[in-house]
Amino acid sequence: MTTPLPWAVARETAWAAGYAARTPAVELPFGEAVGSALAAPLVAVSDLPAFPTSAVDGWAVAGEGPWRVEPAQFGGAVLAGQVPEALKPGQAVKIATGAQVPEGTEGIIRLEHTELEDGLVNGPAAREWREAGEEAAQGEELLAAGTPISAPVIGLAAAAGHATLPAHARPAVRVVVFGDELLTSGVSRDGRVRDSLGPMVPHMLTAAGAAAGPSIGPVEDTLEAHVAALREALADADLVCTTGGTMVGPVDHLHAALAEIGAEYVINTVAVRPGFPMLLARTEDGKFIAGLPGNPQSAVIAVVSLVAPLLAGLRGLPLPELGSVTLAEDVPGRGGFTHLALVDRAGHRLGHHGSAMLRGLANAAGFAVIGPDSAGAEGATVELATVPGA
Ligand SMILES: Nc1nc2c(c(=O)[nH]1)N[C@H]1C(S)=C(S)[C@@H](COP(=O)(O)OP(=O)(O)OC[C@H]3O[C@@H](n4cnc5c(N)ncnc54)[C@H](O)[C@@H]3O)O[C@H]1N2
Ligand code: MOO
Repeated sequence: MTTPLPWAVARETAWAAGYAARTPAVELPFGEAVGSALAAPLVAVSDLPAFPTSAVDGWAVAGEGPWRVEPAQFGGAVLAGQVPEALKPGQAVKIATGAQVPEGTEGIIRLEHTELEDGLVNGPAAREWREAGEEAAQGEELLAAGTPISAPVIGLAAAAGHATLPAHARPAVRVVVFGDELLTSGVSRDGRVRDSLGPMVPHMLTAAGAAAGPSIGPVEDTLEAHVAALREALADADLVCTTGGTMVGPVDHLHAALAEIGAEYVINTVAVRPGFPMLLARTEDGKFIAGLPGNPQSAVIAVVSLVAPLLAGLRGLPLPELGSVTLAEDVPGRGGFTHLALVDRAGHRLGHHGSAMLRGLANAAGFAVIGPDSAGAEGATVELATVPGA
């Protein structure tokens, strides 16, 4: 067996492999670009605002006051969405917030500060408008390449005149579930257990930025069936996540199946508990296979440790940042391995945290990261690895 890779190194290695293979940058509609990173700088297509825009409901005035109301000339008022005539000295016209300010305007009086008598308006006039180009000049860079495309970025892009964004598409992902003992309905019985990974993992991968199809399997525990299922999944996916069969048990065929299809290891086991038999491999044509251990919590740890960083890289994003949590109790280490320990927001360990269990995970804020050859002391602040989709 190869030497397990330190956990922090494994995260970075998975991310770097994804980043080097990131999906080609293409113009994507906003809904498909969100969650990726800008593949080119975002520039303003026009000045922002494109024209001087009233910031208030009021009266636009020119020259010395009091000012003469000119309803006829302006059709009653200057509203948003119109191009108004120029204002002459001595004139006043009602103007709405967001309306283009007439040329010649020297001030705007807020409605609530206006005195109106005998067709004349009076009050404090001020430059209550946003100048053209105040937020950005046409052609100006608004955001650098590499910026994560969030909801506010999409709002800014739309305001700046864009309909699409240059970004990296969601990688297509399929989950392949190995195991003769698995049931897809009913209750666990007669030595057989319900498949919990097939229904769960695609949601995590979607939350981590993938386009996940339905899971394939459970696949029969033979080498031929494993190879056939891998080939089927690879046909329409950039990344295949398998579950189970990562060890060397009598029916663990993943390693042999990888050899059979000519895949090479990027990572083969990670020094983390639970979850150490996880792996990442690459096919000759550059597709990825992530091997998630069969124990359900260990499979989730492999998603957190390898698959989420890989997906971030494939979408052109930086390595996902770890959060932090202050431990409310001592948490033991796991010797030379990193210990990923389920904790709640308050830093308490959760019960039911065995690697075969999901009960603790379903209540958790994430995994407290207890580094190798160390222990987590009550009151210490440590890194927190969160679960996509949790
Ligand atoms: N001799 C050793 N045996 C094991 C070791 C070891 O170091 N030496 N490590 C254990 C660890 S740690 C893990 S993790 C597992 C990894 O096993 P596999 O990836 O080969 O997974 P399986 O053997 O197929 O299954 C393990 C376990 O998980 C259940 N399982 C599998 N798939 C699902 C699913 N989709 N839904 C629910 N439960 C699932 C399966 O029934 C087994 O109970 O190896 C240990 N053994
Ligand atoms: O590493 Mo296993 O994944 O402890 O359950």
